[in-house]
Amino acid sequence: MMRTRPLKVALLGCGVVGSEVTRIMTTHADDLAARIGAPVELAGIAVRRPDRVREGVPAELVTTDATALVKRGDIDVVIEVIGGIEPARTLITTAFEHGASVVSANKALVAADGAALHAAAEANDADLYYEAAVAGAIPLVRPLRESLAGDTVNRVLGIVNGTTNFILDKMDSTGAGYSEALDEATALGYAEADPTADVEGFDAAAKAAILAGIAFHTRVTIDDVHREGLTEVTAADIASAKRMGCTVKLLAICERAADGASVTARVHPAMIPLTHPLASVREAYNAVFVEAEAAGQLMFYGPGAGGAPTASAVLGDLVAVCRNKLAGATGPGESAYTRLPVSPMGAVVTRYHISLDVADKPGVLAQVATIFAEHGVSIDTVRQSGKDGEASLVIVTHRAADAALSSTVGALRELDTVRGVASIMRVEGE
Ligand SMILES: NC(=O)C1=CN([C@@H]2O[C@H](COP(=O)(O)OP(=O)(O)OC[C@H]3O[C@@H](n4cnc5c(N)ncnc54)[C@H](O)[C@@H]3O)[C@@H](O)[C@H]2O)C=CC1
Ligand SMILES: N[C@@H](CC=O)C(=O)O
Ligand code: NA
Repeated sequence: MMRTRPLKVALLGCGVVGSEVTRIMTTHADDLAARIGAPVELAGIAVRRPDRVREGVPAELVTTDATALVKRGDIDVVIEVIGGIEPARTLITTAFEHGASVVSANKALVAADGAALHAAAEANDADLYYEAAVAGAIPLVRPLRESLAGDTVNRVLGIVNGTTNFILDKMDSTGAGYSEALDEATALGYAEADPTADVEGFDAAAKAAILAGIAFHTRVTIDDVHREGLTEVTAADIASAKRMGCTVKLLAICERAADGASVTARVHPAMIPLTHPLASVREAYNAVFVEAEAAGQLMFYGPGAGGAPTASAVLGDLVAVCRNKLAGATGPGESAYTRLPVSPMGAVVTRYHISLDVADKPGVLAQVATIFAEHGVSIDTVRQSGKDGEASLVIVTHRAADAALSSTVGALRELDTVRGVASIMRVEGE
């Protein structure tokens, strides 16, 4: 039976995501009410710039005082789509203290301080839901938290940043320049307020931390995630990947160690074969593989960024949280009982593509091969091309520990015959 008294919702932030949340809440009010079992009413919208024209946003609901809004006491659910650490963190905590549950899209905050936020929610018998924070519209947080809660997840690997995937795709398929592609991604609402978060890998690292924490039932913060962004990827890397039948993607990879006693989480550009399903993920789409003991391999795919797709995930959480409210219950909280340590990048084992500029004279190849052997890194393939006494060596290794590869490269740099290390890129997906 439908309850007539509405559930009251406060919206914090009315930018790319917030404006779409408002639109869907307004245009689909009847359906949302039917699915929840009570009407949901937008009771206030906190914005930073009140004079901005916002189509479809009732002017009487707009306020610049977000703190007063979350302190009202009659708000059932706060939707936080401001972004950043502060004031979002204080507003969310204050919302819990005043009886509201929270839906957030804020991966930066959850990855930095998720444990404290979950504790604050629990202390106040409230929900904290954040499906939109990871891979936009793609259901990933809820499947990991709920559907796979009875299985053992060993690996999560995928593309979790729409902006960088859009840039790489445009550079690869249309030959667009880096800045031009980034400007387009920003105009389409994919990039963060400061796109450095996207291109330097902070956004993907935040998502990797959240995924690793939920998948392995432990605590992982953004500081635990090894992070390399897109800015070091050169046109030569992309061309070299093409020659190998590969493409370059920015990947997030979270793994449980073979002995199950630790985990790793990393974000970096990697070469993947064109035959791998991730190679065909275009534009701002995301795709994530989850490998679980009983389930086997699952693939999640869909729009990873943009106002409407992200609002879809926010609205899904809103419906869930409202249903919990009506039932007088809360959904699953933080599950971090394993307390598995996060190992450093040096412990990660993978393959590498290394491009060296060397002197083109007898014995150089043997010298280079010896350095690899001395550090326990086995070579899979070598390609040499050169002229006028200089040569380029492209080496692909078998699987080796990252620490072993780093010391190999350190030793190679010491050789007089190695003029420079043009690029080092990990090779995944084989
Ligand atoms: N745009 C996207 O594709 C996605 C965004 N997200 C996350 O959603 C959140 C919002 O992102 P966007 O809407 O893209 O950003 P945005 O920059 O378009 O919107 C944020 C809005 O919050 C407002 N704001 C800032 N401080 C405020 C305050 N103290 N009080 C009231 N309003 C304030 C800003 O003026 C801005 O209009 C971020 O956490 C972002 O990481 C998550 C998934 C996808
Ligand atoms: N800036 C992010 C938005 C979604 O999380 C991205 O590009 O993926
Ligand atoms: Na999602």
